[in-house]
Amino acid sequence: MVLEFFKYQGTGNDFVVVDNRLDFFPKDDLKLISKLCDRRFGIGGDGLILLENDIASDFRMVYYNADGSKSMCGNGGRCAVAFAHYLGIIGTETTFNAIDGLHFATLEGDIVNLKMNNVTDIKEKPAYSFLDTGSPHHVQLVENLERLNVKIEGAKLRYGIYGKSGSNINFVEPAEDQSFNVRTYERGVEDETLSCGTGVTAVAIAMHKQGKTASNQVDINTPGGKLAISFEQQNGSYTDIYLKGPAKQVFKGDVVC
Ligand SMILES: N[C@H](CCC[C@H](N)C(=O)O)C(=O)O
Repeated sequence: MVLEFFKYQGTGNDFVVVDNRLDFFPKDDLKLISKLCDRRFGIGGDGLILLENDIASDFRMVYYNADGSKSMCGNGGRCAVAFAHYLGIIGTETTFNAIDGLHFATLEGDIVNLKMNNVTDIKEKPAYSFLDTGSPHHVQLVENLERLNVKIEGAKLRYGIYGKSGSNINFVEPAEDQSFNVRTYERGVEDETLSCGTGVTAVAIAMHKQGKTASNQVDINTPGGKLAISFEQQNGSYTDIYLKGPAKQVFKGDVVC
Protein backbone atom coordinates (compact mmCIF):
# COMPACT_ATOMS: atom_id res chain seq x y z
CA MET A 1 0.00 0.00 0.00
CA VAL A 2 1.23 3.53 -0.82
CA LEU A 3 0.14 5.76 2.06
CA GLU A 4 -0.08 9.55 1.69
CA PHE A 5 0.87 11.14 4.99
CA PHE A 6 1.42 14.58 6.48
CA LYS A 7 3.82 15.45 9.30
CA TYR A 8 2.60 17.99 11.86
CA GLN A 9 4.10 19.35 15.06
CA GLY A 10 2.60 21.29 17.93
CA THR A 11 5.39 22.82 20.09
CA GLY A 12 7.62 19.92 19.09
CA ASN A 13 5.10 17.15 19.87
CA ASP A 14 5.12 15.56 16.45
CA PHE A 15 2.66 13.38 14.60
CA VAL A 16 2.16 11.36 11.45
CA VAL A 17 -1.23 12.54 10.15
CA VAL A 18 -3.40 10.64 7.65
CA ASP A 19 -6.63 11.65 5.90
CA ASN A 20 -8.64 8.51 6.57
CA ARG A 21 -12.06 9.81 5.47
CA LEU A 22 -12.24 6.87 3.03
CA ASP A 23 -11.60 4.56 6.00
CA PHE A 24 -8.85 2.58 4.27
CA PHE A 25 -6.26 2.62 7.06
CA PRO A 26 -5.68 -0.78 8.77
CA LYS A 27 -6.45 0.44 12.33
CA ASP A 28 -5.90 -2.99 13.87
CA ASP A 29 -2.33 -3.12 12.59
CA LEU A 30 -0.59 -1.69 15.66
CA LYS A 31 2.76 -2.92 14.34
CA LEU A 32 2.27 -0.69 11.28
CA ILE A 33 1.41 2.30 13.50
CA SER A 34 4.54 1.74 15.59
CA LYS A 35 6.67 1.34 12.44
CA LEU A 36 5.30 4.58 10.93
CA CYS A 37 6.18 6.38 14.18
CA ASP A 38 9.66 4.82 14.40
CA ARG A 39 12.33 7.51 13.98
CA ARG A 40 14.77 5.14 12.24
CA PHE A 41 12.68 2.62 10.34
CA GLY A 42 9.69 4.84 9.67
CA ILE A 43 8.56 8.44 9.24
CA GLY A 44 8.98 9.22 12.94
CA GLY A 45 6.55 10.73 15.41
CA ASP A 46 5.32 10.75 18.99
CA GLY A 47 2.01 9.50 17.66
CA LEU A 48 -0.23 8.91 14.64
CA ILE A 49 -3.47 10.77 13.92
CA LEU A 50 -6.27 9.59 11.63
CA LEU A 51 -8.74 12.26 10.49
CA GLU A 52 -12.08 10.60 9.73
CA ASN A 53 -15.67 11.53 8.86
CA ASP A 54 -18.03 11.83 11.81
CA ILE A 55 -21.84 11.98 11.80
CA ALA A 56 -21.99 14.13 14.94
CA SER A 57 -19.30 16.71 14.18
CA ASP A 58 -17.02 18.17 11.51
CA PHE A 59 -14.56 15.25 11.79
CA ARG A 60 -13.23 12.59 14.14
CA MET A 61 -9.65 12.47 15.40
CA VAL A 62 -8.37 8.98 16.19
CA TYR A 63 -5.08 9.24 18.13
CA TYR A 64 -2.48 6.51 18.64
CA ASN A 65 0.65 6.85 20.73
CA ALA A 66 3.83 5.59 19.09
CA ASP A 67 3.32 2.21 20.75
CA GLY A 68 -0.15 1.88 19.20
CA SER A 69 -2.10 2.64 22.39
CA LYS A 70 -5.04 5.05 22.03
CA SER A 71 -5.73 8.22 24.00
CA MET A 72 -6.82 11.82 23.72
CA CYS A 73 -4.00 14.16 22.67
CA GLY A 74 -4.11 17.92 23.19
CA ASN A 75 -1.29 18.86 20.84
CA GLY A 76 -2.54 16.23 18.39
CA GLY A 77 -6.02 17.73 18.57
CA ARG A 78 -4.59 21.13 17.73
CA CYS A 79 -2.71 19.63 14.76
CA ALA A 80 -5.85 17.79 13.58
CA VAL A 81 -7.72 21.14 13.52
CA ALA A 82 -4.94 22.69 11.43
CA PHE A 83 -5.04 19.66 9.09
CA ALA A 84 -8.85 19.86 8.72
CA HIS A 85 -8.48 23.53 7.75
CA TYR A 86 -5.72 22.60 5.24
CA LEU A 87 -8.07 20.00 3.69
CA GLY A 88 -10.83 22.59 3.42
CA ILE A 89 -13.14 20.67 5.76
CA ILE A 90 -13.45 23.61 8.18
CA GLY A 91 -13.00 27.37 8.25
CA THR A 92 -11.58 28.96 11.37
CA GLU A 93 -13.71 27.23 13.95
CA THR A 94 -14.88 23.64 14.44
CA THR A 95 -16.29 21.00 16.71
CA PHE A 96 -14.71 17.57 16.33
CA ASN A 97 -15.00 14.20 18.02
CA ALA A 98 -12.20 12.45 19.92
CA ILE A 99 -11.92 9.50 22.31
CA ASP A 100 -13.00 11.75 25.22
CA GLY A 101 -15.91 13.38 23.36
CA LEU A 102 -16.54 16.60 21.45
CA HIS A 103 -14.02 19.45 21.34
CA PHE A 104 -14.57 23.00 20.10
CA ALA A 105 -11.58 24.82 18.59
CA THR A 106 -10.69 28.01 16.76
CA LEU A 107 -7.84 28.66 14.35
CA GLU A 108 -6.04 31.97 13.73
CA GLY A 109 -3.10 31.56 11.35
CA ASP A 110 -1.20 28.60 12.80
CA ILE A 111 -2.45 29.22 16.34
CA VAL A 112 -5.12 26.75 17.46
CA ASN A 113 -7.14 27.28 20.61
CA LEU A 114 -8.61 23.94 21.70
CA LYS A 115 -11.32 23.48 24.32
CA MET A 116 -10.50 20.64 26.71
CA ASN A 117 -12.98 18.65 28.77
CA ASN A 118 -13.90 19.80 32.26
CA VAL A 119 -11.83 18.57 35.22
CA THR A 120 -13.60 17.83 38.49
CA ASP A 121 -11.49 15.11 40.11
CA ILE A 122 -7.99 16.14 41.25
CA LYS A 123 -6.18 13.74 43.59
CA GLU A 124 -3.71 15.66 45.77
CA LYS A 125 -0.87 13.73 47.44
CA PRO A 126 1.98 15.25 49.49
CA ALA A 127 4.47 15.04 46.61
CA TYR A 128 2.26 15.24 43.54
CA SER A 129 -1.21 15.72 41.99
CA PHE A 130 -3.02 13.30 39.68
CA LEU A 131 -5.76 14.35 37.25
CA ASP A 132 -7.19 13.40 33.87
CA THR A 133 -7.37 16.08 31.18
CA GLY A 134 -8.28 13.65 28.41
CA SER A 135 -5.35 11.48 29.37
CA PRO A 136 -3.98 10.70 32.86
CA HIS A 137 -1.34 13.02 34.32
CA HIS A 138 0.95 12.95 37.35
CA VAL A 139 2.12 16.50 38.19
CA GLN A 140 5.16 16.91 40.43
CA LEU A 141 7.07 20.04 41.48
CA VAL A 142 10.85 19.59 41.27
CA GLU A 143 14.02 21.68 41.61
CA ASN A 144 16.71 21.89 38.91
CA LEU A 145 14.23 20.77 36.24
CA GLU A 146 16.71 21.26 33.43
CA ARG A 147 19.15 18.78 34.99
CA LEU A 148 16.57 16.07 35.62
CA ASN A 149 16.82 12.80 33.69
CA VAL A 150 13.16 12.80 32.67
CA LYS A 151 13.29 9.45 30.87
CA ILE A 152 14.67 7.59 33.89
CA GLU A 153 12.77 9.43 36.63
CA GLY A 154 9.58 9.49 34.58
CA ALA A 155 9.69 5.75 33.91
CA LYS A 156 10.20 5.02 37.63
CA LEU A 157 6.97 6.85 38.46
CA ARG A 158 5.01 5.69 35.40
CA TYR A 159 5.66 2.03 36.18
CA GLY A 160 6.24 2.33 39.94
CA ILE A 161 2.99 4.09 40.84
CA TYR A 162 0.74 3.54 37.80
CA GLY A 163 1.63 0.01 36.68
CA LYS A 164 0.32 -1.40 33.38
CA SER A 165 -2.30 1.29 32.64
CA GLY A 166 0.35 3.93 33.31
CA SER A 167 0.22 7.71 33.39
CA ASN A 168 2.02 10.62 31.80
CA ILE A 169 4.50 12.22 34.19
CA ASN A 170 4.95 16.01 34.28
CA PHE A 171 7.82 17.62 36.19
CA VAL A 172 7.29 21.32 36.86
CA GLU A 173 9.12 24.31 38.36
CA PRO A 174 7.92 27.91 38.68
CA ALA A 175 9.62 30.46 36.38
CA GLU A 176 10.30 34.10 37.25
CA ASP A 177 7.44 35.60 35.21
CA GLN A 178 4.49 33.74 36.81
CA SER A 179 4.82 31.04 34.13
CA PHE A 180 5.94 27.47 34.75
CA ASN A 181 8.61 25.32 33.12
CA VAL A 182 7.48 21.76 32.37
CA ARG A 183 9.13 18.61 31.05
CA THR A 184 7.01 15.52 30.36
CA TYR A 185 7.54 11.75 30.21
CA GLU A 186 4.78 10.48 27.92
CA ARG A 187 2.98 7.19 28.35
CA GLY A 188 2.89 5.31 25.07
CA VAL A 189 6.02 7.04 23.82
CA GLU A 190 7.89 5.85 26.91
CA ASP A 191 10.26 8.77 26.67
CA GLU A 192 10.38 12.52 27.16
CA THR A 193 8.51 14.49 24.50
CA LEU A 194 9.19 18.14 23.71
CA SER A 195 5.73 19.06 24.94
CA CYS A 196 2.45 17.44 25.96
CA GLY A 197 -0.82 19.33 25.54
CA THR A 198 -2.99 17.43 28.01
CA GLY A 199 0.08 17.49 30.28
CA VAL A 200 0.55 21.25 30.38
CA THR A 201 -3.21 21.59 30.85
CA ALA A 202 -2.95 19.30 33.89
CA VAL A 203 0.00 21.31 35.22
CA ALA A 204 -1.83 24.64 34.91
CA ILE A 205 -4.86 23.28 36.78
CA ALA A 206 -2.77 21.56 39.45
CA MET A 207 -0.69 24.71 40.07
CA HIS A 208 -3.89 26.74 40.46
CA LYS A 209 -5.42 24.12 42.76
CA GLN A 210 -2.27 24.16 44.91
CA GLY A 211 -2.29 27.96 45.07
CA LYS A 212 1.00 28.30 43.14
CA THR A 213 -0.85 30.74 40.87
CA ALA A 214 -4.01 32.77 41.41
CA SER A 215 -4.40 33.45 37.69
CA ASN A 216 -6.82 31.55 35.44
CA GLN A 217 -4.50 32.19 32.51
CA VAL A 218 -1.26 30.22 32.81
CA ASP A 219 1.69 30.17 30.40
CA ILE A 220 3.72 26.98 30.31
CA ASN A 221 7.26 26.82 28.87
CA THR A 222 8.13 23.44 27.38
CA PRO A 223 11.33 22.41 25.56
CA GLY A 224 9.28 22.58 22.35
CA GLY A 225 7.77 26.01 22.94
CA LYS A 226 5.19 27.98 24.90
CA LEU A 227 1.56 26.95 25.44
CA ALA A 228 -1.18 29.06 27.03
CA ILE A 229 -3.89 27.52 29.21
CA SER A 230 -6.99 29.34 30.42
CA PHE A 231 -9.91 28.11 32.52
CA GLU A 232 -12.74 28.99 34.88
CA GLN A 233 -12.95 27.51 38.36
CA GLN A 234 -16.05 27.07 40.48
CA ASN A 235 -16.22 25.04 43.72
CA GLY A 236 -13.15 23.01 42.85
CA SER A 237 -14.33 22.18 39.32
CA TYR A 238 -12.43 23.47 36.30
CA THR A 239 -14.42 24.39 33.18
CA ASP A 240 -14.02 26.35 29.95
CA ILE A 241 -10.47 25.00 29.75
CA TYR A 242 -8.55 26.07 26.62
CA LEU A 243 -5.14 24.98 25.33
CA LYS A 244 -3.65 27.49 22.89
CA GLY A 245 -0.53 27.28 20.76
CA PRO A 246 0.95 26.72 17.30
CA ALA A 247 0.24 23.69 15.11
CA LYS A 248 2.28 23.44 11.92
CA GLN A 249 2.53 21.18 8.89
CA VAL A 250 6.23 20.25 8.47
CA PHE A 251 6.15 18.10 5.35
CA LYS A 252 4.03 15.61 3.41
CA GLY A 253 4.84 12.54 1.41
CA ASP A 254 4.04 8.99 0.42
CA VAL A 255 5.29 5.91 2.18
CA VAL A 256 5.13 2.31 0.95
CA CYS A 257 3.91 0.03 3.72
N1 LIG B 1 0.73 9.96 25.76
C1 LIG B 1 -0.62 10.38 26.13
C2 LIG B 1 -1.44 10.79 24.91
C3 LIG B 1 -0.83 11.94 24.16
C4 LIG B 1 -0.74 13.13 25.03
C5 LIG B 1 0.05 14.30 24.47
N2 LIG B 1 0.78 14.09 23.26
C6 LIG B 1 -0.83 15.52 24.36
O1 LIG B 1 -0.50 16.45 23.62
O2 LIG B 1 -1.86 15.56 25.08
C7 LIG B 1 -1.32 9.23 26.82
O3 LIG B 1 -1.18 8.10 26.39
O4 LIG B 1 -2.04 9.47 27.77
